Amino acid sequence: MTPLSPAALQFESVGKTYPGQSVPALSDLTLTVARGSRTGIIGRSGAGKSTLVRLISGLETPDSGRLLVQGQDVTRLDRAGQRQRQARTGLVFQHFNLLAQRTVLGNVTLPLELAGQPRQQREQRALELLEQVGLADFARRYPAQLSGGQKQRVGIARALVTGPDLLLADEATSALDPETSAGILDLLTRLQSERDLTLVIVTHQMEVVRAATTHVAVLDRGRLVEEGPTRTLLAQPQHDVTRALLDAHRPQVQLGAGEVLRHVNLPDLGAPTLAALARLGARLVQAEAHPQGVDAWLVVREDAGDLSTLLRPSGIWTPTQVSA
Ligand SMILES: Nc1ncnc2c1ncn2[C@@H]1O[C@H](COP(=O)(O)OP(=O)(O)OP(=O)(O)O)[C@@H](O)[C@H]1O
Repeated sequence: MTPLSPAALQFESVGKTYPGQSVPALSDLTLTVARGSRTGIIGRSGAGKSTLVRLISGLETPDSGRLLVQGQDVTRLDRAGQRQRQARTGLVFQHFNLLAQRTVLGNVTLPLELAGQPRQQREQRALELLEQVGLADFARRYPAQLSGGQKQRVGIARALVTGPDLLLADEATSALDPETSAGILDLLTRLQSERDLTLVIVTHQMEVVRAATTHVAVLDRGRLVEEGPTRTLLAQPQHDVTRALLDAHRPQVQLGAGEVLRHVNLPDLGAPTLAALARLGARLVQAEAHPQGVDAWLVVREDAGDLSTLLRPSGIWTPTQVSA
């Protein structure tokens, strides 16, 4: 047996240009995704996210550089090795990709059917998975009889039925309303920790990164622009693209003369925090709780200065002024 590599994914100077294109979809991408992490890959449209997913899932191969998946150079795998690798990579898609003419059970058993597993075994395994995603009673329904969130739960059960060590969720919540998205992200997070999976979440939405990841990499125009622990990156974004992604949910507020809108990460909305804001004359206009704290928008006086400097001495939190 080969020793376990600490990395689930290792991109080493990976380049990819599609045939007929002059601009690379990915350029010199070097990125390590730690085994057992929940890693977000975020970027605007055209950043190269789908290309990265296609490389990991074996649908495309790099033109240059190397990609190691669980320590194996995917470009050097023979066909059997590729099939094995694909069975150990679960994929969850934005539009669920369920087969309409098959029942829920039939959709979940499909990967095992293709692998030649006997009916009784595969149905038993699929029912266990459906139970884990909260759809035990839906096995005989058809996709058209399910809500979007339920369809995605079926997609997750199908992705896990072959027992993968890597789960790749590609814009898995982009087609869902915020509440349903939150439920799906909770489910992915729970399954990741219960099954000791490496979870890679590809998204263009910072709130998805915030809600479900421990690490994040930001791509732009095929290049990695920054990466790090989610908390640090949200608190101290270094790149304009990251700031723009963070600002995507900027609330529309009327600002008075001399007022500005600030985006900060607060630890909570407890009384000491609110009191500190009141002392600064800051008005809370939008707040959303997430595992990293509270994502908050404040209206403050233009001359309030750097909130992080002002708030740090209070000892209440390590405030992080995301952007002005
Ligand atoms: N099959 C293809 N043939 C030619 N060019 C492609 C192909 N797929 C993607 N591209 C190009 O590669 C670049 C990266 O695209 P990719 O789909 O990986 O980005 P993305 O971040 O997933 O974008 P989106 O969020 O819009 O899906 C883009 O310039 C795109 O036009």
